[in-house]
Amino acid sequence: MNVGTGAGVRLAPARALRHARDALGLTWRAAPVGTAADLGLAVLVGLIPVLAAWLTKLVLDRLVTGTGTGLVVLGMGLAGTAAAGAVLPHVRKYVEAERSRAVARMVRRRLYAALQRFVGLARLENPAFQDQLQVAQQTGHLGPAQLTGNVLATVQSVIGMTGFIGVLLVLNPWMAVLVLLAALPTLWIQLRLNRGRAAMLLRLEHFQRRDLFFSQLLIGIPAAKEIRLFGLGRFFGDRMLGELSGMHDTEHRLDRREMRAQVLLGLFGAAAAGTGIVYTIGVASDGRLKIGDLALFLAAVPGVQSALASLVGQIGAIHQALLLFDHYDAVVRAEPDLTLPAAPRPAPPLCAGIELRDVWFRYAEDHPWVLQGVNLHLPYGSTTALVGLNGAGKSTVVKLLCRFYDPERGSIHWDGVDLRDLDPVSLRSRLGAVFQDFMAYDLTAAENIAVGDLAAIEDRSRLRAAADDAGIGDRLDALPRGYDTLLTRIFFDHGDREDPQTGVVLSGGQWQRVALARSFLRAGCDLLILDEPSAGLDAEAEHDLHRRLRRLRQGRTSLLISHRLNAVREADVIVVLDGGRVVEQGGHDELMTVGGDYARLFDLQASGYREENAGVS
Ligand SMILES: Nc1ncnc2c1ncn2[C@@H]1O[C@H](COP(=O)(O)OP(=O)(O)OP(=O)(O)O)[C@@H](O)[C@H]1O
Repeated sequence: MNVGTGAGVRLAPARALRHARDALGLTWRAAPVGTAADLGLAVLVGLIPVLAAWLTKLVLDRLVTGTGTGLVVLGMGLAGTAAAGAVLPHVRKYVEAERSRAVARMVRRRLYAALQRFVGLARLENPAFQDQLQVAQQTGHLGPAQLTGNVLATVQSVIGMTGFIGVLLVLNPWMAVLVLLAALPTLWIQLRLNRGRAAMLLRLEHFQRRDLFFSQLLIGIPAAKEIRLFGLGRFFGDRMLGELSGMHDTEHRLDRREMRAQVLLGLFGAAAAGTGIVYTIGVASDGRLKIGDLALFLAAVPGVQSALASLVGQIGAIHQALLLFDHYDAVVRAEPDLTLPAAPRPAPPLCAGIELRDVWFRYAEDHPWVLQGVNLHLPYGSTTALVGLNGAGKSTVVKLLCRFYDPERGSIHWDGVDLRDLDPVSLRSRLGAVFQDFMAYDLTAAENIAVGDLAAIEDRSRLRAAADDAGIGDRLDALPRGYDTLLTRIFFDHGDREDPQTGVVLSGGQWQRVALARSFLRAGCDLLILDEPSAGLDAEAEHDLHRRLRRLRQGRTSLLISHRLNAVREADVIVVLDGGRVVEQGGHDELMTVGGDYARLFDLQASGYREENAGVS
């Protein structure tokens, strides 16, 4: 498998060592028994060829010299090594697969636990971090598993190689030198090839991510409508194939280079080995070498060469595994994205209200200011409406209230305490919200509501009450499997196996009500934020929703955002944002009397309705 990395082809030795220690430690913790068993098997598998060659030598020597004693035992020993050689690699494969699965689970657990530390959104919205996260998510488990596998394979190769060289040293040191010399070109060429492969992985990264993007676009549901309507299939298909061709061209060039090098290497190795063999046969024919020694030499030459080639291959693979682990490590060790105090205070129940004091905010240093000195008071027990044109900064205020980001200047206070001093988890437990871009989860109806408060996941009566409050209870009751019906046609669960058609797709407005039900599960929360809660609702439903909201939120603090000004006219305070600044605030009648932006927009919408009515009558 080709894996893109972004770490560069070189890792500083200290960093590489730290990664190696961490990755091996992680493997050990994930599967101690499997790793120990694999190590034992690697040693055995490495010894088998040496043992077989040595036993063969003994058999041949005894046959030639006519001393037949112990031949049966040696024969049985040879049969035993053959059997072990046939069986052990399969056992290793199984142990290795088990270990890789255990490592994959632990790596995944650690990665997602690390993500929980990013309590804000800024880090996730950073494209470079997203790249790193994608690679870590796709390949994080490969690093430790691959590294451990390579280290064990290295142990196996080293044992095989030193075994053969040791045996040759005992017989004839010159033979050992000859075998090593014949293997040196292999070492040199393989190291060069490793470097080329690591560099290629970096070049492939660009193609791979874009290839994935286009293929997901073509098979996914989100873009399916536009692709069909605008006839984009060919356009995106060509782009995807372009990326794939780019990837294949890069691989092709390296494969060709590798093939040439390997052929040369093979020829050189054969020539060197052949020279050694001819020389050894000459020495043996002079009677200075026994026939068994000759056999041992003939086994040792390819044995050392292949062990060395495998060793160098493993070193390259270890390098690659460490590069992969670098991404995973960067994500797992990344600092929290919001500065948290050493001892954050739990958010107390809201008593006085929330206040934004001279809040300035932009999404990044090179972005324009989105909020410019916003002062805003959300008094306890009242409903505040936030209105303004597209891009005025309304949803940004919501995100700051949830502390997904911190203001760059100024501060936000919860009963006088800066949000930065509060524990974000405790703060969020006091908030209820429906976001403009709420999620439609491919889960059951019950689960889709329960995500608003997981404590209610088994409490059907609470889920039903929330659904009824959001005006979607009857619709959910009527689903094929009631609240257990999947709200998707993408998956089906075990209960649906007999009839996989029972998943249901809701309409946009119905989804909006499900999202509202989620927030109604937290009806008692200290601050309810509704960002365009009625955008997908018909006029009757919208009127009904606002009636319910008034009842549910009586005496509680709410922030309501809507472009339909008629829906917010009954709010206690209406705040008009323009270009990130508060330009007007007051009650509906007051703002209409002032005759500013709010009055102009309200009249514009009202005249639209009047014209429609006139057209109809
Ligand atoms: N995650 C983000 N990263 C960078 N810029 C952003 C991000 N979210 C919003 N913006 C920018 O901030 C500005 C204000 O956006 P915001 O969503 O707060 O406006 P809004 O008043 O809610 O608009 P709308 O009525 O269209 O929902 C816009 O110019 C937008 O491009």
